[in-house]
Amino acid sequence: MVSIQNLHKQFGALKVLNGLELDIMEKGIIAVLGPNGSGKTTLIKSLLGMVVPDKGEISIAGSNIRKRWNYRQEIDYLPQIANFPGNLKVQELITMIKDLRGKPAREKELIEYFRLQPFLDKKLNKLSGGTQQKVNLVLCFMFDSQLVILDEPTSGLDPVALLQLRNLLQEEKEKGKTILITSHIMNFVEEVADRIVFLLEGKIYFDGTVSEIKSSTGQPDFEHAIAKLLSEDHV
Ligand SMILES: Nc1ncnc2c1ncn2[C@@H]1O[C@H](COP(=O)(O)OP(=O)(O)OP(=O)(O)O)[C@@H](O)[C@H]1O
Repeated sequence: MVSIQNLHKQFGALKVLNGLELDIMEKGIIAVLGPNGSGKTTLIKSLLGMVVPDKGEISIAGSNIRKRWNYRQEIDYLPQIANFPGNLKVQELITMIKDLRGKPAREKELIEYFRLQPFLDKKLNKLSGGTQQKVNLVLCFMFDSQLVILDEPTSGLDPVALLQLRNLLQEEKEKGKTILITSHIMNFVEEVADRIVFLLEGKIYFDGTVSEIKSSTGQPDFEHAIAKLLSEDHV
């Protein structure tokens, strides 16, 4: 599904991605983790063609993405910060995104799932952060693509909404999708992720399951295992 070879990206003097290699051939949920500033969003944006790498190759669904933009029609994406005009109403935004994408959408089902009916006539700038994030999740999932990329989907969600998101991810995974997520909420990652890809110093520093991370660090608790990966004797 996704194949990345020798990816490099530098912003000024700052080397963010430094020869990163990653293959994602399986269905399921893959969590891209790493400390703040480790390049998770840069990696995701490179996959989406929103950041142009200095060097390296990216293939999605078997084809190189270089100078080929229509592949993005087949990816559902939730950005870390979605900046839509605040005076748009929720329904107007959904209709606008549907018109832009020009594909069949299943927004009704998702509006119901996140109980967003009472907010459809409200302007975005009148919504709470969590409700805005639920709207963003509807926008992301409504096109039902096989590859889904979620940059911090947990942001702003209360415990009930987190549970809804977890169950939605499970359902989407069972449909056979490949779902890439980033999150700083470790117990959420531990519950949903089939595979952890840990970024450090511009490369994949660890690639394996939650239980492999725990056993390789000798930590029974996932959060501590991640902290151990970052500790001096491991870096
Ligand atoms: N367009 C840009 N211009 C200059 N620097 C950038 C740009 N985009 C990202 N960076 C820098 O690259 C580094 C990696 O940023 P990135 O957003 O990819 O990290 P991240 O792992 O997603 O971080 P976080 O966990 O905080 O979201 C940061 O130091 C950031 O300031």
